[in-house]
Amino acid sequence: ARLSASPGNDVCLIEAGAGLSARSMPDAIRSGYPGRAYLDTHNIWRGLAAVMGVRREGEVRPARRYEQARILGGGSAINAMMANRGAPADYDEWQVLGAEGWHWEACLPYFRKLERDVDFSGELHGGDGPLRIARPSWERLSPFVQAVIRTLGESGHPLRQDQNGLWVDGTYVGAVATSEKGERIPTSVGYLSDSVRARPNLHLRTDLVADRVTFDGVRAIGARLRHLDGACEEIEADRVIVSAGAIHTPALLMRSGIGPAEHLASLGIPIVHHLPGVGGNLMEHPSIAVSAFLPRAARTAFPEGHHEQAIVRFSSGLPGCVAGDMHGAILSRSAWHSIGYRLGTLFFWVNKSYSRGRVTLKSPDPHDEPEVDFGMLADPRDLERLKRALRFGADILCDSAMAGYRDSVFASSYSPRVAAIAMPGTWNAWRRGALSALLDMAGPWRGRLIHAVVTQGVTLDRLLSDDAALTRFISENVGGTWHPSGTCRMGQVDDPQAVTDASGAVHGVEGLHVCDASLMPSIPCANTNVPTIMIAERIADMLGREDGAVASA
Ligand SMILES: Cc1cc2nc3c(=O)[nH]c(=O)nc-3n(C[C@H](O)[C@H](O)[C@H](O)COP(=O)(O)OP(=O)(O)OC[C@H]3O[C@@H](n4cnc5c(N)ncnc54)[C@H](O)[C@@H]3O)c2cc1C
Repeated sequence: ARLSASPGNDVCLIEAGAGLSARSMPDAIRSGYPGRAYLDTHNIWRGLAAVMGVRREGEVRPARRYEQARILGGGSAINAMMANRGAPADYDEWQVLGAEGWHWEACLPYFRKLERDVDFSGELHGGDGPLRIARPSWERLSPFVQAVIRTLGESGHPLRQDQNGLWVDGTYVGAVATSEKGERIPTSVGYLSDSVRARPNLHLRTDLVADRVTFDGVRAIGARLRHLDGACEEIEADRVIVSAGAIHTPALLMRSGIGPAEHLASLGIPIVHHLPGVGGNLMEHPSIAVSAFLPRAARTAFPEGHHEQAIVRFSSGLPGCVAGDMHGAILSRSAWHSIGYRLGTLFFWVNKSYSRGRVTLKSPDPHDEPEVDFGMLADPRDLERLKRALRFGADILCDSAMAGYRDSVFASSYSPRVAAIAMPGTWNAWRRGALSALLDMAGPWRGRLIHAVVTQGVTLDRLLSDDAALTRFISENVGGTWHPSGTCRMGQVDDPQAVTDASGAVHGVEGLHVCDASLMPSIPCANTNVPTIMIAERIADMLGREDGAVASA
């Protein structure tokens, strides 16, 4: 949208997934409740899997399904719509890590440019960007969420106003990107409006997989594309911009001959330029949760409304960790189905994580998903902080102030089992319905039922009283937050792990840019959609000063 605003550019956008527009948006994507869109396998890369926890010596930890969008608009079309920026210090850190000119003062104008915040104005906020940002009113919050907010307030985490205001710890009603009607606004709608789509110099091409970037020597000259029926097509361009996300961008670069030479050679890929950092520095926010069965009176009155209604930002105080390094999302419901409706959750993640993983190729075939190993918890600070978060969550939900708003409390995570139960289907629907009815009726037996069926023998008491059991539980159940980032990070040309310069131009070649979450040198203390859009706004601005044809995957 931004690049085609300049008539001198001719922009071709290539997307592997289906097209999406305001008119064609299916209900599951449009809905203000976002918990269905990412389960629909039409919207995601079906074969993608990732290893979450650390592989200890000799241990084979299986990869599990990892949802990444495959649809026009990418993650913004399936994500949870939380809209926050992170700490100013996150962006100052990027400059320290070698991304020259990236610091908070330089990023703020682009955070303002992308948003239309309807609740707050002033020097921190924008009023006319494509992304409408709002917070639910107190009345829309579920009784459970309201009770958690009050309990947090009494425990030293006061309710504050603006999650995207001054960076301070506290509890916030969540900032969410939705339309006036409370519906999703993917970037393919907010940015690619009807008038933008009508531009003669913008060509949207969907259901086309970018196989590799083509080169003349070290100059990118276009891309080889694969149609769904396997047919190949080559397009030419003066400039190629890869925006395939932090998993698929490094994979595409490696297939194109840009990456660690030894790895590419082992797969028989001709090397265009040796860049050892491609696929490295893989970051995520490791997560764990504490859930509670909700008495009827604590359940949301707006089951089709947004569920991630509030957040708590807090500081672990662990040596070597920054302020506001922890995040807890306060969920009015925990999944789209009847069991999820009966569960409230505190979903914690390490907002400033220090573990790093890697993306590598399994083969040069674009239909083979890359190998993704997050190496989560490899840094002991990440494990320790998740342990503390689980204890904190248990304290809050078990607090006497929560009486009447929660029944049995238990540790939880988005495990492969939980994901499997959430899949649509008749057998699953029957099982979920039967269990929900049982849970409602179980009365004094509910705790035992949850213990037997939901947590499969893990009790909260055991985790809280036995540190080894807690460590094991978190190591085995740590999940992600769908915030992969950092795998083509910006940095100085003499930094062997840097992949691009500060404008996203790939080191060592010409005419090739990256523009997505891969560029982040370190992970911000925020969900990553708004920070990624900020990056895109800024890089579009940098590129907009140059003329020429542009191809963008
Ligand atoms: C389930 C889920 C929930 C999330 N919740 C939130 C949230 O609440 N708030 C938030 O801020 N962030 C959230 N995120 C994260 C956020 O959506 C991402 O940080 C953001 O979308 C990253 O943007 P990106 O451009 O880097 O990559 P993506 O959004 O992944 O876009 C990459 C696009 O490139 C396409 N592509 C990939 N490979 C190829 C290829 N070879 N050829 C052609 N096209 C290709 C993909 O199909 C995709 O459309 C969530 C993400 C997910 C998946």
